Amino acid sequence: MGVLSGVKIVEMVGMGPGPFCGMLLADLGADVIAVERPAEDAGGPRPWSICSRGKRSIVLDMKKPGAVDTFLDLIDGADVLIEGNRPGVMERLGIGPDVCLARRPSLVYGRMTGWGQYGPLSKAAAHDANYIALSGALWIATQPGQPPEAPPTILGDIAGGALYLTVGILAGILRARKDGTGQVIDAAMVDGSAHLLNLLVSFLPIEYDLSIANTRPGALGRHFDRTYVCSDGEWIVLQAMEPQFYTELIRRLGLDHDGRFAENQRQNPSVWGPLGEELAALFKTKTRAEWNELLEGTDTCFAPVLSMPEAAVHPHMVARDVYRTVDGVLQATAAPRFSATPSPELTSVPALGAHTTDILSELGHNDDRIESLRRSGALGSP
Ligand SMILES: CC(=O)SCCNC(=O)CCNC(=O)[C@H](O)C(C)(C)COP(=O)(O)OP(=O)(O)OC[C@H]1O[C@@H](n2cnc3c(N)ncnc32)[C@H](O)[C@@H]1OP(=O)(O)O
Repeated sequence: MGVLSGVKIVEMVGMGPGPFCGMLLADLGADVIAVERPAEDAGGPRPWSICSRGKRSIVLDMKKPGAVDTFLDLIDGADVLIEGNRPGVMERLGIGPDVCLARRPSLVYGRMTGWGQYGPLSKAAAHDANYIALSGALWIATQPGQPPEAPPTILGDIAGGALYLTVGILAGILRARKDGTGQVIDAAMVDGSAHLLNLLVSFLPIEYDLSIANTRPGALGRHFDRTYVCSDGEWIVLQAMEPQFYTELIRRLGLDHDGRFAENQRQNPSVWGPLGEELAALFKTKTRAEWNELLEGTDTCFAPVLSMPEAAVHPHMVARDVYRTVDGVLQATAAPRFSATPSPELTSVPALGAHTTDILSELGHNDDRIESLRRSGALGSP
């Protein structure tokens, strides 16, 4: 079931974006086998992870006898490998691209890192915020007088990382199915998060000079393109950037007779600060629900700023079935939507190694071989 039904993916479970990419592909119906480290190596029992949903879990300690051979048996039947280790780790384990592609020439070998497979920083430890700082994306996410801050993981790990790896994998599968060509995909968060800036940069020459230090898009403080706090301490956001939407916003706020808010003043940076202060005072006079009542669903480019639990019960999100609670954990359902091949229903996250024996049997391992792997410790502690 699902548009990727029949696509076989082996995921060497790492941190963050790799597992997210695996989840996305499993959401779309791919058969994703998660190769996990034994619990004792991975620092104790695996935390509950939404990113494991829809996958099958096998434990393989790659440093124990027999594990590499078993891993390569998995690769023999795979369309895709996902890994997110530091560059060089897979090669040291004996399962680098040369070995895997020699074994399976059509394999799409997806490598997820922050800095990329090469470059002076490629071997250094880092996380999401470090990568987006270097790419220029964090600089963009700065409000006037505030420290640079982006929502954790969303811009680097996911948008700049996992989603670009996913696109690369899908493109790689298309190519492999055309003529059998497999290849390595080097998906780096520095590349992806820089690429994400292209839309914004294409707007910028109208209003900004990127060469000017401290000129940040967020620092513009346009009164029609920012957040405001309401009387109950909750927030709303406006982004009424086009003349017709700006005019509608000002009309609905009852300010259309005040020439200072006139549409022809919209592109005048000298009024943005003072008008923003006036709107800030205005929005503090009603609750978020009251502003919602007035503005939601109109052409004013308005939305309330919701927490995840609030978003889950918003009528629009409910109508689209965006959030579900599975095993007591609120999580977003699969995206995007397919008309002919809907994504599989969400299921419980498998226990660590829950499918180890089934997967080994599918590979043709007989009981003796499975027992020998168990004795060597390759399958983790019993
Ligand atoms: C919130 C976020 O930002 S998540 C994004 C974090 N960044 C990335 O994912 C970028 C790419 N990854 C990395 O740079 C690194 O993996 C880091 C910095 C995240 C973590 O660094 P480390 O914990 O030192 O892990 P690293 O990838 O170097 O090595 C993993 C080790 O686990 C071992 N390992 C991995 N899977 C297995 C397995 N199934 N069985 C046995 N050993 C395993 C590897 O062999 C390696 O051991 P080695 O160092 O002896 O060669």
